[in-house]
Amino acid sequence: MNVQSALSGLPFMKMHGAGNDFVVIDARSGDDPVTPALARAIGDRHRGVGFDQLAVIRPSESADFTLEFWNSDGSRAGACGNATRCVSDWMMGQLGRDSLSLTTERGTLFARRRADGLVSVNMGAPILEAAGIPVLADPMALPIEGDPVAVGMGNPHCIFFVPDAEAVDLTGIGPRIEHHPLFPERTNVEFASLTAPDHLRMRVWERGAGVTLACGSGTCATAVAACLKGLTGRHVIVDVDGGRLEVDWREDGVWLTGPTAMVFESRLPAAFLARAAETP
Ligand SMILES: N[C@@H](CCC[C@H](N)C(=O)O)C(=O)O
Repeated sequence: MNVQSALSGLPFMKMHGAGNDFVVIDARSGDDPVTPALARAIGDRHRGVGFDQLAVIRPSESADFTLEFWNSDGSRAGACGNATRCVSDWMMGQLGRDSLSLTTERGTLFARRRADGLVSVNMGAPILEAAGIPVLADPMALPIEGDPVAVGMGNPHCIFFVPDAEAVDLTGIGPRIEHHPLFPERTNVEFASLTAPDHLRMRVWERGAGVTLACGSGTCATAVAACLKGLTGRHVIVDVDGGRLEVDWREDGVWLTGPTAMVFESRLPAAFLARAAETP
């Protein structure tokens, strides 16, 4: 923590995209306070602010900014579609533009605001090879009960197609699949049902965060899996617990579109940061 943070606290923003909620720290000034312990402390819904993911904005030499993601258990994530949309929306407002580029662990991504106000991001091409996901079996024929499919979007996803996603015991099955030995880096877990042509209902157990109301990369992975299984075309509407998202799997990548919201801006006081620094 630098002197300014110690004196005045650490500024942050709270945002959400279809109920997937984020704390966002703008670290472009060079301040770099985030550690696994601080991420866990801020993510604590009782003693902290609470979030599904923490997104840290950093400077970029090749794009408008760089984003780094942390889960509420203090682990890092390579992709977060909804936080990318939320931060891009805010950044487009700051820059007075309707499109921008950013870099993440995946490389350069592009975001734009549509005429209807929804925000889209190109999440890049899906990763369909076992080593890239990573998963230790054929991604389209996993030896797991329920015949799930694995797809990577810069982070791993294991997708089950079920008759009724509403009826799935997310907290019972989710953690078992998250920690399944076939996924060496753990996995996000999605359950989806086809509710109409090119229309899915999806619920999610996120790696490092548990049940969330939406997951952008998971929505993209689910739409790609549905298309590969011949259940849908390449443009799919996905209803998640927190709202509606749209996926368009194009030649240039998988576009994710949906709502974004700024909730509030505040500061973490120095005493909170000091307590977090003392916590292992
Ligand atoms: N909510 C996110 C996904 C966040 C990362 C995930 N939990 C992981 O560990 O890979 C999204 O909108 O994509």
